[in-house]
Amino acid sequence: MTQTPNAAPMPPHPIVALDQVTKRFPGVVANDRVSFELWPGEVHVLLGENGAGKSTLVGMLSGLQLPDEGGVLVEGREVRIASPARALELGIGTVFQHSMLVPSLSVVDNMALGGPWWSRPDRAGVARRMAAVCAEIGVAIDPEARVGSLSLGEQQQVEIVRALMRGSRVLILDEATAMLTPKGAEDLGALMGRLTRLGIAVVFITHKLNEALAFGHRITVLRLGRKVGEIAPERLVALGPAAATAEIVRLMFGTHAGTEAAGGPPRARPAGAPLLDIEGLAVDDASVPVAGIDLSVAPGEIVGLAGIDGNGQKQFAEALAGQRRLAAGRIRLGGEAIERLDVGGRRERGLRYVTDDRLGEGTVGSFPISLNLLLKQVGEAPFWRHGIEQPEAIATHARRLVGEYDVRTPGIETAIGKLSGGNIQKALLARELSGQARAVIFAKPTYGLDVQNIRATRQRIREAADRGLAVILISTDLEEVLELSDRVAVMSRGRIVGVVDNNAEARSRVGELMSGVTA
Ligand SMILES: Nc1ncnc2c1ncn2[C@@H]1O[C@H](COP(=O)(O)OP(=O)(O)OP(=O)(O)O)[C@@H](O)[C@H]1O
Repeated sequence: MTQTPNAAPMPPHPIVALDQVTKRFPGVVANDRVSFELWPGEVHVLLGENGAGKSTLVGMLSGLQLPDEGGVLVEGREVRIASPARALELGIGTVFQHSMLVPSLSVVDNMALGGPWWSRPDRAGVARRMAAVCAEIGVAIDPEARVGSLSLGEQQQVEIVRALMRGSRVLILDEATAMLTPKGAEDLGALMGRLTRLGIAVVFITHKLNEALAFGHRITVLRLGRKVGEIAPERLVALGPAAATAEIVRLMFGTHAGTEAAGGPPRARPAGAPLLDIEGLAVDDASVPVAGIDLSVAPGEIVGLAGIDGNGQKQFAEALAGQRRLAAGRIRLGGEAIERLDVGGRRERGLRYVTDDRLGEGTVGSFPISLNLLLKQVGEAPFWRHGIEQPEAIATHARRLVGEYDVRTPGIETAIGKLSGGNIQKALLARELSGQARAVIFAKPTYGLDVQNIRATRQRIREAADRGLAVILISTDLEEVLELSDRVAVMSRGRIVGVVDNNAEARSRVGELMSGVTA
């Protein structure tokens, strides 16, 4: 149910506002002339895909970022929020997705931390003020409980109480429900409702449309750094949930110029018996258990795996590659069961994995490029014989791949960690796509790359499919998934919630699946 805004006389100015702010990072405009207003007593929801610019935008309110251009206003006055401490002085408190509390301390001791020593009140005083705030906003927290023993939802309540005790009139909740159980999220929604009735203003970032509609009074949608729409409270109420959902999905995922050019001619949809066949795959994982994954990929087919980051994509990819134990399921490559093989065994059969963790898991930064290109074949002929390295064979192999994959490097003996991200990715692609590759999993292959390297990497993915490889493309960038894939599977909360052909309706259908509108 959409909330009705709290009826109170409208003040002359928003409590905080951003006026045409622009924030650039190398290679990306994270916020492009975005304006944003927050009024007392409202929950203003920020929606947008991964990378749309939500965190950057609120970072300018919480003192983590300064805008390159544009103004930040508190109650109509222009301010400069250069630190989180300054934000707090101005009455703006932020609750991050990951708790900033000290788990080994009690709640009340956490509350007493932080202020300057001369103004630090006595413990009993802190406990009294905490009790008063808790009573006012209707939460029950044991002040003597150790923070580490509280649920994540309770820890968030502690953070909210702490922000209010420091005088916050604005609360920023950045993906606050991402780690919560459905019940925890519901409780947080109810708490937001009570806060707004006290005149507090809340900025709430979420990926979940149902939460946006249930808890929000006003909704702003960002896309690729731009504000693409705002639905004001009266309009939100007038639209009702179904029409509001349709409008938001259109704003978040609707067609936009510039994608057609990148794709090139559509490829003929590959058919045939699956080359890679996954059945009932499950992975035990404390944060996102993955279960019941069925997916088959034909030779030459690209299946995109779309979804908001952190919905089990990584666990799935690692289990497929052999880096994590399967709790259940079968994996067949060319008809052969490979789920019992280790990483090396699967690789030998032709299953490859291009990790998104290029520097951590993908390469050894201090090792030369030549060895990094053989990292998964150490000890194997012809590069090692009877345990002895064969420098000539290793060098020839490296020179060939560096040339073929256009890795820009002073030489094959250069430590790979010295290369740019784009060139490290080229080396990884060279390693994984060369030799007897038959199926390949790409995890966020263009993440963090510049435009030129993004284009080059996408071209490699297309070429791999054109050579007949079965491709799984994991990406949080829906444009990328739609540009490259033949079919798109959507992952949410550790499950595949739908698989659609990449046709004209795919964008909105995938958008709906990603935002949990349809199960
Ligand atoms: N400190 C930084 N340095 C370089 N680039 C950055 C930095 N912070 C953000 N970006 C880039 O700015 C863009 C917007 O990122 P931002 O984190 O604001 O998006 P978001 O909508 O919050 O995404 P998510 O839902 O994934 O948190 C992205 O392309 C991101 O890679």
